[in-house]
Amino acid sequence: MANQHHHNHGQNGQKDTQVVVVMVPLPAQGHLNQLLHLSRLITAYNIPVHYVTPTTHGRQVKLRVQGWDPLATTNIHFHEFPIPSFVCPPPDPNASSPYPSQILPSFRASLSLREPVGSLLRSLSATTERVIVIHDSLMASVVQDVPSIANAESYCFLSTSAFSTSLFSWEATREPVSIEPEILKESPSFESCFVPELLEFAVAQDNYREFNSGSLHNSCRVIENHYLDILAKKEIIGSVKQWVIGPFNPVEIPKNENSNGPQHPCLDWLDKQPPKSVIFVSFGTTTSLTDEQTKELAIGLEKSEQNFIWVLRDADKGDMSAGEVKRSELPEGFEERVKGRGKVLTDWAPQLEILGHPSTGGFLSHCGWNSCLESISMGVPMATWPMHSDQPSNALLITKVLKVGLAVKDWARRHEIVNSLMVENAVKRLMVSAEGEEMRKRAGELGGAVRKSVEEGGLSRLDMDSFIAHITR
Ligand SMILES: O=c1ccn([C@@H]2O[C@H](COP(=O)(O)OP(=O)(O)O[C@H]3O[C@H](CO)[C@@H](O)[C@H](O)[C@H]3O)[C@@H](O)[C@H]2O)c(=O)[nH]1
Repeated sequence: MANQHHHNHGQNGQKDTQVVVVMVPLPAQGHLNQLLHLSRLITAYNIPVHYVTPTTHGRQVKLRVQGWDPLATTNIHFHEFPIPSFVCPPPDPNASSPYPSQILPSFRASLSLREPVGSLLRSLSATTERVIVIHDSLMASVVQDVPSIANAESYCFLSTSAFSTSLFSWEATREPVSIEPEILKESPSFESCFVPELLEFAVAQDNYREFNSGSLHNSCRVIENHYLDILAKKEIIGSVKQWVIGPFNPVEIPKNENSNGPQHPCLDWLDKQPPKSVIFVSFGTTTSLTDEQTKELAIGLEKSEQNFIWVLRDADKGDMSAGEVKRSELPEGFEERVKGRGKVLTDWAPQLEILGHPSTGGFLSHCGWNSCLESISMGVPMATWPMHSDQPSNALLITKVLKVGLAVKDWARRHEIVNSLMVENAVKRLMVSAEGEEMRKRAGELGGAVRKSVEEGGLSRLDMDSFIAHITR
């Protein structure tokens, strides 16, 4: 094979070590994105990466990634395999649970990747000295054939914060844990965050974790050292070794080097705004607001009189190639009234670039882990509005532990609509109050420390070096 890694130990004619990495992400944007960014970091060590997706998800993930161009990276090999057809309903903003249940059939269908992934691993193992598999914790059964391949080993990727994993694990066991009582008191209950179908899916995948040789975290000791230690000590993650090597996303975005063409018009607009004057509003890829909620948010943004970029999209469907879905209606005349100071985007927004732009001063977010890491690495404070899953605990990490954000609404009030006044107040507090200024300062400092941690000699980089040394040993 042309692209294999040759790591010459260089002593006494020892044999070269050839290592390849195979990535098996869960096919949902928030998960695909993280392992694609990690692929880039690994190829920087001159190790080829094979990145596996269902055919239905392959194209989007490459188009959507930001800060670098996966198509210009020769050492990442994309494998797209067909999976059985699955039902693909549109997201339902009025569903009883905000969890995006419409994507669950695609998760189940993706488990059939076991076969093509098995063949890929066997063919790589015949031509390579060692095959390293990195799989999402929710895709463990897909790589269950690893133990039958002598020169293959697998590592489990945890897609969310150690903080949130620690809280959920504490809830399950109620064992004494070194987390402050005030935090435990506010800890969101598992049952309020997840739907039973996802739980069932996750528990089934847990049965395949025993084959893992270690765990990888997209996190950073600067952000949540204490909670990473809790996971390691309690062996909640169920494996001997863990490496903390995030954030995976680029922390510096070279201007004008976006090889995907001219920059997004909203970045041109940002270029003309005063420093830190714009609040970015976005809810990731798994949230659809009801029409009523959309209206309250719009009025709140209008009344706040702050500059904003608002990404108004519905959640992804199970089949990402199935096209965009319907969007909610804005109040009449809204875009005209906020003209010049507010932008509403309905297509894919360049979130990482927006957060990295000097005119951006705040982020109203649902607190998906990608969004938290991106905001923290760019030094942007947050207004937290969690919707489901790990988001309520991530919001707690942002507001109560790191103190780089404030809550738009508390999880206890999750069933209530967020009215325009709550939006207006949160936006003003974050953007134009002394309290918000304080958070922006802290976020700036934390961002600086996080960016340092991925530079040479930094904590995350050292752990990354150590992981690479381990797999090429
Ligand atoms: O118009 C858009 C919309 C989203 N994004 C990006 O899409 C990703 C969204 O990821 P995230 O913020 O983690 O949110 P979700 O899409 O909701 O992610 C799911 O996966 C995460 C990782 O497990 C979990 O933390 C979340 O709770 C779960 O909903 C981020 O990289 C954003 O930058 C854009 O670039 N442009």
